[in-house]
Amino acid sequence: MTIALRREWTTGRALDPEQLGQLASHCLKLEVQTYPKPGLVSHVDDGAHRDMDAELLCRSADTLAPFFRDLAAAGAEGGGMNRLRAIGVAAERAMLAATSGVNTHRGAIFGLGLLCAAAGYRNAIGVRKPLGRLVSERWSEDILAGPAALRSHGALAARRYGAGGARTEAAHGFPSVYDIALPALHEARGLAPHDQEASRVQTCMTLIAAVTDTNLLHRGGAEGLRFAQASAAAFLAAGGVGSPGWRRRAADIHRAFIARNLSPGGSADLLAMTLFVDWVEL
Ligand SMILES: CC(C)(COP(=O)(O)OP(=O)(O)OC[C@H]1O[C@@H](n2cnc3c(N)ncnc32)[C@H](O)[C@@H]1O)[C@@H](O)C(=O)NCCC(=O)NCCS
Ligand SMILES: Nc1ncnc2c1ncn2[C@@H]1O[C@H](COP(=O)(O)OP(=O)(O)OP(=O)(O)O)[C@@H](O)[C@H]1O
Repeated sequence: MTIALRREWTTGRALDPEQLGQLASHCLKLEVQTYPKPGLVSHVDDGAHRDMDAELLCRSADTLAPFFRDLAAAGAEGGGMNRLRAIGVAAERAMLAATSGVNTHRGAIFGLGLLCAAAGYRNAIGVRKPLGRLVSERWSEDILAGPAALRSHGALAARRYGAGGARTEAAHGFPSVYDIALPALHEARGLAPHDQEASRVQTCMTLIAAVTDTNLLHRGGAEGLRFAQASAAAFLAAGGVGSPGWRRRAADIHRAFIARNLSPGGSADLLAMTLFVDWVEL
């Protein structure tokens, strides 16, 4: 399918909550419009997923824009975690209603939602601190102390493998975005200056190689996570998107993930968050 993406974003100025909501939704669609991403849904195919496709993910992204806007507005008004959580829970409910119960963006609502709140707050108080630092300074204690689901896939992975998952990532100010993905995105733009999709593939592979993704643990256990990380690391070691034939090699890895039913949903979320942060902080 072809995904209609908005192009009118301007960088280097404070976006208002409405624009931040639209931008967050746009970044979710850009993530979908990236192929090959191992095991994940894209505009080309459904990866290792039987219950969702690009159209459903884009519908979900459209549904979420007003909730991201409300999170940005709540951040601008100095809202605490209880207020953010209420909006996040309402967003999850709207997502499930729009997708007939499919978890299209649960992790993304959480991470991008907190970054939207931080962006609203940052504009309101007029500082230029990184959004991740603001998330951790303002909300990390409440993120870690908040009510945790007993039976979610992330909670099971945390108990079985000691993985921190989405909460730990957010509480620490998104180190995977700032220390791993943003440098990879910027370097990749040098490797493939005229191919934005290639720079997103490189960023996604860099994240998969480094992140302890609870989706991979849930679907493939410790061996699945190890296989995924080693495959992505081998792609990067061979030159990533800077070497000829990279599309074929990335597509081979995509097929190997599908054969093992592996899907790195956490890395997909972090890719969308990286695109958002890159835009807002430029
Ligand atoms: C923290 C959340 C994600 C629930 O965590 P839990 O571990 O129980 O969830 P679950 O396993 O279902 O989802 C985790 C999702 O995070 C993503 N993820 C997986 N691993 C990682 C990782 N290492 N880093 C970042 N994201 C990851 C994946 O998309 C995964 O599907 C969240 O849904 C939540 O608590 N929501 C309540 C509302 C709230 O507090 N909102 C805050 C403001 S938006
Ligand atoms: N392009 C994408 N393809 C697949 N997952 C994605 C994509 N983008 C983001 N995700 C994230 O992956 C998560 C969904 O992953 P998945 O369907 O594997 O998990 P699940 O619903 O917990 O479990 P399962 O489907 O294995 O029963 C969502 O929370 C979403 O945020």
